[in-house]
Amino acid sequence: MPHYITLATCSLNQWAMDFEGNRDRIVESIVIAKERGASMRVGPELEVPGYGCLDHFLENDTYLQSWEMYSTILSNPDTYGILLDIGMPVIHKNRRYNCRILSYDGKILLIRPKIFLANDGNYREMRYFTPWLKTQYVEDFNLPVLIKKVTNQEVVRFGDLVISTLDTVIGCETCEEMFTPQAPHVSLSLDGVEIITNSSGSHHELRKLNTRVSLIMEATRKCGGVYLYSNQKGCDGDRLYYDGCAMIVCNGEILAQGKQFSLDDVEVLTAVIDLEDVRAYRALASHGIQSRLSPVYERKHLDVELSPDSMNFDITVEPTAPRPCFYHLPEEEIALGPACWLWDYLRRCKGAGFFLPLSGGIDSCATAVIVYSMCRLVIEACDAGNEQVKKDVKLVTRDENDDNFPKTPQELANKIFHTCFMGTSNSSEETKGRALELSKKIGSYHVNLNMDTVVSSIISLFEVTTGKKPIYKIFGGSNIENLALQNIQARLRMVLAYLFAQLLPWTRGKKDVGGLLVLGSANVDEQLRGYLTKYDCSSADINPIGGISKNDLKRFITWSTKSLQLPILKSFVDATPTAELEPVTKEYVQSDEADMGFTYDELSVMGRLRKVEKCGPYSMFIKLLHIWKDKKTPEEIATKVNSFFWYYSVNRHKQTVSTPSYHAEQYSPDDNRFDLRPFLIDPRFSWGRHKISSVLDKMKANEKIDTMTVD
Ligand SMILES: Nc1ncnc2c1ncn2[C@@H]1O[C@H](COP(=O)(O)OP(=O)(O)OC[C@H]2O[C@@H]([n+]3cccc(C(=O)O)c3)[C@H](O)[C@@H]2O)[C@@H](O)[C@H]1O
Ligand SMILES: Nc1ncnc2c1ncn2[C@@H]1O[C@H](COP(=O)(O)OP(=O)(O)OP(=O)(O)O)[C@@H](O)[C@H]1O
Ligand SMILES: NC(=O)CC[C@H](N)C(=O)O
Repeated sequence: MPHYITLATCSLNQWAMDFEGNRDRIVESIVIAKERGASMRVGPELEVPGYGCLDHFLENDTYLQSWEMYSTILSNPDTYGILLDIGMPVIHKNRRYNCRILSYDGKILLIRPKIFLANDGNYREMRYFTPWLKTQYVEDFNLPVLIKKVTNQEVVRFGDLVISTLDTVIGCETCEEMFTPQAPHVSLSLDGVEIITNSSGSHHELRKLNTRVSLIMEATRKCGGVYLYSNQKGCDGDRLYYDGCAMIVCNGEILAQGKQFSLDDVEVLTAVIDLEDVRAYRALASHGIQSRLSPVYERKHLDVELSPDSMNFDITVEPTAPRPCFYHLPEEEIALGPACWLWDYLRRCKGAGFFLPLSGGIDSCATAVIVYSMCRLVIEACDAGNEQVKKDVKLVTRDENDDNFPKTPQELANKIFHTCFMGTSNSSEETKGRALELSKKIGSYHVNLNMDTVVSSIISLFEVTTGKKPIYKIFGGSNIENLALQNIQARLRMVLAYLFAQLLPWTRGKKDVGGLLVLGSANVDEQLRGYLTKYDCSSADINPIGGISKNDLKRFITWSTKSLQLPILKSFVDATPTAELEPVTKEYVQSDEADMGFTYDELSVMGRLRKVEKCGPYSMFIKLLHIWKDKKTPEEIATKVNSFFWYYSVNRHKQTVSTPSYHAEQYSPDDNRFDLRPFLIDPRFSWGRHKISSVLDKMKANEKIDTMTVD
C-alpha cells in the first residue's frame, strides 16, 4: 500500500541582518507550503539573520535578534500543523554554532548544529562558528527565557540527532556537509532516516550547478531516500549571488527543481512522494549488512503522522513524477545571475539607477547588456504580477504614478540606466558609433562627450608647473611619457563618471533623488594580468563582470546577439579589443593582446592553474609543458610563465582597490574576499625561475621530461 507524503522546500531571497524581512519571507514560505498540503518545510541555511552576515556573526545582538524573530515564528498559529526546519545561529555553552531548529506546533523538537563548516574560497564559517564535529553526540540545551515563555519548554536536545514520527524518520545535513567525503547522509540513511533535509547558503559560480546536482543525486542514488534541498537566493549584501535551485530528489531522481535565477523573493517547491518507494529501494542485502555496522542516532520522537491518511489512502492523490534536471548555458548564467544581483543591489541600496562609461569595446558592452537583461527580467516579473518587483520599480524610478510605469525593458532602461561615451582625439568613429547604437537598442539614456579639453588642460597644467611636456612614444616620447599620457585619460574618465553619476538625474529634472551607482567593467583576465590603470574606470561602485573571463564575455555577447535580439552586438565581437589611449597611425593601432603579451586564452589557462590548481611558477611551467606541447616550445612556455608571474605580482596592489564584483569564476583574483595573497611580492620569483631554467637545461641535454628526476 502506498504511503504518500507531501514535502516542501524553498529558496528565499534573504538579506543579511534584515531580521524582519527575513522573518516575513520565512512565514510566507511556510504558509505557501501548508496551502500546498505539505507536512514538512525546510528553509535555507541561517535564514533568520541571512547567510552572509560575516563578522556580524561575532556579535551577540545577531543571536538575540535571531531568537526574537524565531519566537514570533514559533508563536504564529499560521506556522502550526507542519514540521519546520529553520536555520539560525545559536550560542551553546558560550560557543557559536550554525544551527537548524526543528519544531512542530510551536514546540522545539531539537537543535542540530552544523558538524563540518565551509571554510574555503569565499566561505569563512570557522571565523565565527565552532564545528560540532562529534557525530551522533547530543547534549541538553537550556532555552533562552524569551523562548521558554512561548513554548513552555525548559530544555531541548542539541546535537547530531534525528526525528522519528509515527510514519517516518527525518535527519539533517547542512550545505558543506554534503560536499565532504564522509557526508552525514550515508550514516543517516543506514540508520533508517528516510527524509534528509539540506539547508544551504550556496553561491553561484559559472558551470558549478552540475557539481551540486550530481552530489544530491548520488546521495540518494547510492543510499536511497528523499533529499529536500533548500538554498538561499539573491544578493544578500556582498559579492556572492546565492543561486536558489531548491530541489526534491528521491532515490536518485529529481522530482522538483526550483529556478536558479529569478526575482521572486519566495519560491516554494512541493512534491508528493511514496515512502514505500524508499523502503523498496533500500531492500538490498549489502545495505542491510552495512546498516549493522553503522552508528545509531538518538531519535527525538514526534507523536504525529506526517502522512495521516496512510491507513486509508486517497487513490486520487498522484505521486510526483521524476523529471530531467535543467541546466542553463554558461552564456545564460551570465545574462541572468549578475542581472538578478544588480537588481537586488539597486533596490536594497535604494539607488536611482546606474551609470556606465560605455567605450564601444566588449567589456563595457557586456556590462550594458547585463543591465538590459536585468530590465528584461524586471518587466517580465511585473507582467507576471510580482507585486514586490512592481513596488521596487516605483522606488528605484522615484515615480509612484501608475501611468508612468515602464512597459518595456527599454522604457525601464531609459529611466534608470545611463551610458556615456567619453571620447578623445584617440577615439575612433567606430567605437563611438557602436556605443551610440547599442544605447539606442537597449534604451539607455546616452551621453556623448569629448574630453580632449580636459585632458589637454591637465597636461598644460603639468607643463606650466614643471616646464616639461610629455609626448607619445610614436612621436618620439619615452615609455614613461607614453604611459602617463594614457593613464591621465583613463583616470579622468573615472572622475567624469562620478560627476555625471551624481548630477545626471538632476539634469533630467529629478531633484534630490540621490545619485546613480557607477558600474565598472574590468574582467577577470585583465585584473589578473594587471592590465588596467589604477583608479580609472575600473574603479567604480560595483562591477557585474569582474568575476567573468574575457572568453566567457565574448561567448555571452555572441549568444546575446540572437537570444536578446541585439544584432548590433556582432560588431562588438568582430572588433579588435583596443584601449584607444594612443594616437592611431598608418603603422600602429593599439591592441590589448599585443600590449599585454598574452592572449586571453593563455590568461584563462594560466589563471586557472594559478588559482584552481594552486600552481606556483615551477609547477605551472611543468603542467604547461604538457598542455601546450603542440603549441609552444619549452623556452616559450618558460618565458610566458615568468612573465605571467612578473605582471601578476607587480600589479597585485591594484587588486587591493578592485571594485567589488559579482563572484562568478573559480580563478577570480579578488583580493578582498576570494584570493587572499600579499600585494608586495618579489616579481622575480628567483628560485622558481632557477628551477624552470634547470628543467630547460636538462631538456636541452636531450633528457626526456618523463624519465628525468626533478627535485
Ligand atoms: N607594489 C605596489 N604597491 C602599491 N602601489 C604600487 C606598487 N607598485 C606600483 N604602485 C603604484 O601604482 C601606480 C601605477 O599603476 P597605474 O597608475 O595603474 O599605472 P601602470 O600599471 O604603470 O600603467 C597602466 C597599465 O594599464 C595598461 N592599460 C592599457 C590600456 C588601457 C588601460 C586602461 O586602463 O584603459 C590600461 C597600460 O598598458 C599599463 O600597463 C603608481 O602610483 C605606483 O606608485
Ligand atoms: N571612450 C570611452 N568612453 C567611455 N568609457 C570608456 C572609454 N574608454 C574606456 N572607457 C571605460 O574604461 C574602461 C576601461 O577601459 P579599457 O580601454 O581598458 O577597456 P577594456 O577594459 O578593454 O573595456 P572595453 O572592452 O569596455 O573597452 C572601459 O571598460 C570603459 O568603462
Ligand atoms: N554554506 C556552505 O556550506 C557552502 C559551501 C559549499 N562548498 C558550496 O559552495 O556550496
